[in-house]
Amino acid sequence: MGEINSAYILSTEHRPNFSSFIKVDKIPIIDLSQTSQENLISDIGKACEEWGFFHIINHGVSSDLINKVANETKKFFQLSMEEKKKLRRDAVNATGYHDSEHTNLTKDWKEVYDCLINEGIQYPCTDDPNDLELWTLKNHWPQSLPHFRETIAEYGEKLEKLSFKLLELISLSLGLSGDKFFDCFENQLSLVRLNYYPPCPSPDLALGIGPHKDPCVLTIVAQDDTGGLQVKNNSVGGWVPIEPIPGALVVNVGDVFQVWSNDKYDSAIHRAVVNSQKERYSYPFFFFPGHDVMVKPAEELVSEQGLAKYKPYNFGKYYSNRTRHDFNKEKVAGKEIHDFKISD
Ligand SMILES: O=C(O)CCC(=O)C(=O)O
Ligand SMILES: [Fe+2]
Repeated sequence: MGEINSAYILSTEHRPNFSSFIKVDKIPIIDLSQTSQENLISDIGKACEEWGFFHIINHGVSSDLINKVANETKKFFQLSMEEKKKLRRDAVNATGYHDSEHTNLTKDWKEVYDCLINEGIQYPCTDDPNDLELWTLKNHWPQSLPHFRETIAEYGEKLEKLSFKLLELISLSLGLSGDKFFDCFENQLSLVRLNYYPPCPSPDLALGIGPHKDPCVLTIVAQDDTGGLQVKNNSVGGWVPIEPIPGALVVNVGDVFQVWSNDKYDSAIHRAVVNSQKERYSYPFFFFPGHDVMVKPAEELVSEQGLAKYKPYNFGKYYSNRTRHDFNKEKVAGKEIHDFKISD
């Protein structure tokens, strides 16, 4: 076992136990090209209900584009630390390079690069409800990689389109109209993230990213063939690896959909383990609403179920609180959707 910096070392109960992973072949694979729209909607609804995670195939994002993203990502993370740090994230602009992300106050074994698909979008300066001032957000582009920007922008554009398709299908699976939430994306804060997980000498002591739920509406992830992403599933009793399938993308339900669905769908807890042999790359797209959106359970589902399970929250204020405190590595209230839960 090698030596790693103590900032990465998890407390005993949070360490991944490699002998306890539960291999199942049940993570649903949804073929988006299937002819029956009815079957497609019902398969997606079942996958959201049972796992909150599924693979998609025939999704329309070419392997050629994903290979180009992979090449640019590799080149990006190979830049000198001096160059990467010039593109560093700060407390306001949660975009750019970052190598000290923490989940649950322990450092993640990874480097990341984030960029907004809509550069110039606005976002609250603070989480104070009385402070109405907005920042204009910008990306940090590496000047020394001539094809990086256009490649990542093209990837963002394709995944945004696919996200709208999934949004429509998931809404229909809840019995809502397909375009029910489309307006929420006028000022969308959606992000492309590039994740680089270097080989780790002690993969049993650290995690690439610790257990978390995604705060967005939904996430789509392209991953390389290394493996490491896992979902927690209580009905099978533990951590289930999401094995990479060549050409497939992974989709997971985010916190906003959990609230919109009034808990019919769960934003599943997931994490990424690392290994001592091989680096891993993944390329998530986080589909976020605009800062001005009030997130609350869909009224159709509230009337059906007889009660709303969440208090409404302003997405921009919530996200600003979360980003600032994550940056400062502070644990505070109002960072998780359970903080808005109405106890039943
Ligand atoms: O690396 C992955 O496969 C997923 C990473 C992830 O969960 C995240 O960045 O939120
Ligand atoms: Fe995630």
